[in-house]
Amino acid sequence: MTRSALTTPPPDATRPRPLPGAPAPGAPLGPHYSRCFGCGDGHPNGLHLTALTPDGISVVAEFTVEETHQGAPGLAHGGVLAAAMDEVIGMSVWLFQRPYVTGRLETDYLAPVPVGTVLHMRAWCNGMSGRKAYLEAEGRIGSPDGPVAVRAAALFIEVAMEHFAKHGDIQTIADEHHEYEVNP
Ligand SMILES: CCCCCCCCCCCCCCCC(=O)SCCNC(=O)CCNC(=O)[C@H](O)C(C)(C)COP(=O)(O)OP(=O)(O)OC[C@H]1O[C@@H](n2cnc3c(N)ncnc32)[C@H](O)[C@@H]1OP(=O)(O)O
Repeated sequence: MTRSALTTPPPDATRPRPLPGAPAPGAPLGPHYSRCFGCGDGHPNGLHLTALTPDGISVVAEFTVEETHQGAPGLAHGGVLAAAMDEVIGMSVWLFQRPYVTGRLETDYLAPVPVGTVLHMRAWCNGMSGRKAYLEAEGRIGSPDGPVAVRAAALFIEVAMEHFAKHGDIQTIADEHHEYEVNP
């Protein structure tokens, strides 16, 4: 992965460990919000990522590239692939039971991704320091050990829950609050 200093953990960063109450290995991770573009099962034309955690500290997910995700004819749009990487990384940092938002996302595109591909994605945390989490993800074509098409490195910043109430839709947060308690 080609990454900048901003997404490289500092020497004093700590490695995350699974938290008590983390989803059981292999258990599916439900959407954190039903209308989320990345994972929401109620989004009419979102990415509909399906995910699980193998170990409580990383996430594997599948993204089926549909016609609505095209850039060039028959090929996934790079921005859509970046959104998928952002989402799977967001799912992985949510395992640490604190709210984070994307501060910076760097993406390498290594191979075109045709419509109809199932992109097998994996995201993990390379270190945490203060409010900052340093994360990485990859997307492989066709199978978990298929060729790597996309890699990403990210800096996520921890925020207070008030971030979502202040800048977002507080009524919807209240309506879906149970989701945040039981799902990553
Ligand atoms: C009840 C409701 C629940 C809802 C449940 C949600 C569940 C969780 C969703 C999971 C999956 C979502 C899907 C994927 C995740 C998204 O897509 S999140 C949406 C996209 N991201 C955003 O909207 C973030 C917009 N940016 C911001 O709000 C603010 O800039 C931030 C990131 C909160 C930082 O602002 P701040 O809190 O004022 O902090 P600030 O002092 O500026 O920065 C803190 C540190 O981070 C560094 N930093 C900040 N930004 C950057 C940057 N871009 N580059 C490098 N360094 C940076 C600063 O330099 C500073 O470093 P130090 O000086 O401490 O060394």
